[in-house]
Amino acid sequence: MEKLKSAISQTLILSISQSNPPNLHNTCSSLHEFFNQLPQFHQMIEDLAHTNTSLCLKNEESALEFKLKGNNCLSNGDNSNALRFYTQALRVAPRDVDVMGKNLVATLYVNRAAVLQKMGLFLESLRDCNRALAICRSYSKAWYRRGKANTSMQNYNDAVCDLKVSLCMEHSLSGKRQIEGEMKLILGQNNGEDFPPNVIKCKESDIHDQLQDIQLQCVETETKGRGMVSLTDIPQATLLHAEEPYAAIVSKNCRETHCHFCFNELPADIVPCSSCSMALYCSQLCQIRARGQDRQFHTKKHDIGFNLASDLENYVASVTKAIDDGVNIKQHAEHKHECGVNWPIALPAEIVLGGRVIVKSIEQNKCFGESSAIVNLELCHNYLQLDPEAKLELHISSIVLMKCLHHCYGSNIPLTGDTISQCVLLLSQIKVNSMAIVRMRSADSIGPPSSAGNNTTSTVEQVRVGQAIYLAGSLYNHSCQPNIHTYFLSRTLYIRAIGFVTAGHPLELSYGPQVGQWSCNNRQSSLKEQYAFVCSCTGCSQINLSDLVINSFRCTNKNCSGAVLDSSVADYEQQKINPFSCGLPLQVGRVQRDEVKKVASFLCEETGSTHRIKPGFCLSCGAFRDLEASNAVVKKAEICIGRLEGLLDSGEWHNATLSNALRSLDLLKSALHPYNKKVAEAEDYIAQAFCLIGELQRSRDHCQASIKILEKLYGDDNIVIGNEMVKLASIQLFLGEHTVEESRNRISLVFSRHYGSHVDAIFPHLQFLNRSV
Ligand SMILES: C[S@@+](CC[C@H](N)C(=O)[O-])C[C@H]1O[C@@H](n2cnc3c(N)ncnc32)[C@H](O)[C@@H]1O
Repeated sequence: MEKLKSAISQTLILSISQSNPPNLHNTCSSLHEFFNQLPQFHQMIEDLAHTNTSLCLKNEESALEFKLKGNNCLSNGDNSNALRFYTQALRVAPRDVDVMGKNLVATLYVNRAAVLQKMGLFLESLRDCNRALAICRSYSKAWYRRGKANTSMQNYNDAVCDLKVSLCMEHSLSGKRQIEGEMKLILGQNNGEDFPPNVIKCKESDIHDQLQDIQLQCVETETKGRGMVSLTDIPQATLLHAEEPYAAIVSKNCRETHCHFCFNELPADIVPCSSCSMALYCSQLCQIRARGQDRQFHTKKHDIGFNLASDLENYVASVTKAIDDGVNIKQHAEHKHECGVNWPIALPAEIVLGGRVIVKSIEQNKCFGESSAIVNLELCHNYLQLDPEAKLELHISSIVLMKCLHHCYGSNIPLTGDTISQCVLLLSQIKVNSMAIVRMRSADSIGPPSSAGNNTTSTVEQVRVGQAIYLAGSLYNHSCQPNIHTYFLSRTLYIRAIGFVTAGHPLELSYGPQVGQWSCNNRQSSLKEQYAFVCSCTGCSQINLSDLVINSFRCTNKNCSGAVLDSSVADYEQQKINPFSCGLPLQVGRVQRDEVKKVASFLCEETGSTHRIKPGFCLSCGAFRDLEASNAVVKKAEICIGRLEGLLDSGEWHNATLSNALRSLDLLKSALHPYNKKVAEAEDYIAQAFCLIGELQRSRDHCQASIKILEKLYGDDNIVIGNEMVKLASIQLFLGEHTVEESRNRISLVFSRHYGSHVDAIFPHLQFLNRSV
């Protein structure tokens, strides 16, 4: 890309930098014509779009090599590597290759089922057997392995049936003997009698949260374009929106760890794409949803060619019907066009997401018999606000993407100035409207063993697993103090009211930055950089406690709790004070007014003159603080705290580092305001360190100190406080303290406000907190 960019003339770069939506087709067409004359452009497209240069095609030879490695590991008892090699083999094995009279993929699934069985992963083993049977129903070994997995799960009836089917299909005498031996073992467990039918085998996830009948409306706002409001009052924690994505894609860093369709974590029995080696899925169902159904599945499986007794025939029919369920899914196969070419791996995820949107619209147009054109998603974009570099990047990416798609779809994707300019606008819509799909993960730091086991602090963190376009979800504006909360189960977006929202009040979620997380200037620049808009939410336009204290210094007057701001913060806070509001009370959130009075009483005075926030002077008593000297103290202390953070990451330990960090915490407290976020962070690192060395009481004290500050910054009911309380509760549990009950109640209050009855599905790993003291 860089080479292409450097070849473009300055005149063309200038006209692209001045381009706007109505004249985009001219600059797109000029750049396309220019690229068409460049041999390196054609070479690049050849590398990206032609299958003969593909790095992710199936390859029988590699599959056999991996299979051999897997077999060797299996016979040496190295199960985890055997599992890894069989999965690698499955990634590259072509679907239609037979080796020694057996389909290679089916054989690999059966081999992997054997490893999974040895690893105690019986359900996973059973699923691999089903996958082998979906390809070849008369595969005796697959029925045999299925029988073993069912035996281990105590599904004895099914196990006996599996083994009986296996016996009918087995040709070799030794094989028959092995199956009979296994059957005897099972029947011996019930004195030769049949087993009663199994009742419930698998517990389905139990989610009953209903969408409430709330009337929402899209309205035109004064400063933020369109936005969503409710026509009625909304009670706290109401679920008001659920939506499937128009298009979605897995994050690059999660390609090997998360399902490329539903974005859940990959299990041990990964299902690779049936026609390329790139995409991985958690199940056959997700694979089929993303890729479409392979015709081969329907051809081979009916020819069993064995005479089975009618009860066994019914059993085979019921098992294979269950395997087939969900196979005839009517859904656009979003990954199909990406199989076996390099561009989906090489281009950034949001460009590939753009490709998915274009292909979906082309397919839909075909269904409706319309002429092909790029869909207009009717989403907003900020093309005009983009800087020249971003406009140029969008031009180049659009031409490359359209050229790659044209390679696959021919005249359905015409390459003209018009279609390329539509692609540029689509990519700028994606930039502004796509949402990060996140999952909650628990990260545990484990300390030395105590009487109650290992000391563990459980922390909750977010992982960005995917990126998606939700058409209706895109109509919600951003606020740094949101009143609605978004989360995801599988690919579904859910939106819930955090607190009570009165009718007509805007419904706003956070695009990332929040009051309490960063100061106003940092939030503004992050939103500008990522979404190219200047935030006009209440958090950025009205005085709030958090923004006044998050980066502030303490007053030099010991009896004063006022905050001292440096110039970067003071400028932003000054902007919030409306210069025309002389004599009028400042707009301060009602709940926080008393708190603001404590740290900045001067701002709450109704003096009749414009307030001026002077950097270096206390906002309550006006005392001066030397910010240069204070900053030097803070920098020095931060180096020591940084060292402690590094040690926590590396897992190594030096007592001196913790003592230095404790001294640095005192230094920070002497210079910074008691609610400054740096103090909270230092308290948190020190709490983790004490937990690691088994000093749990001290760990608990520092954890509590950190939470107290965060409550001031975020507010008591913020989700961040819920996450921090998980840490505190895990320490209290290990200490056997009854105060854990209080923490548990707060966690449950905060989490149910944000996730309703989906809490257990979002945080399955937090069940341990319910343990009794
Ligand atoms: C996902 S869209 C939201 C819907 C959009 N307002 C519309 O008309 O389609 C994001 C865009 O809305 C506007 N927007 C959202 N939140 C805003 C805020 N807090 N301040 C200013 N503009 C905002 C910005 O133009 C931003 O690029």
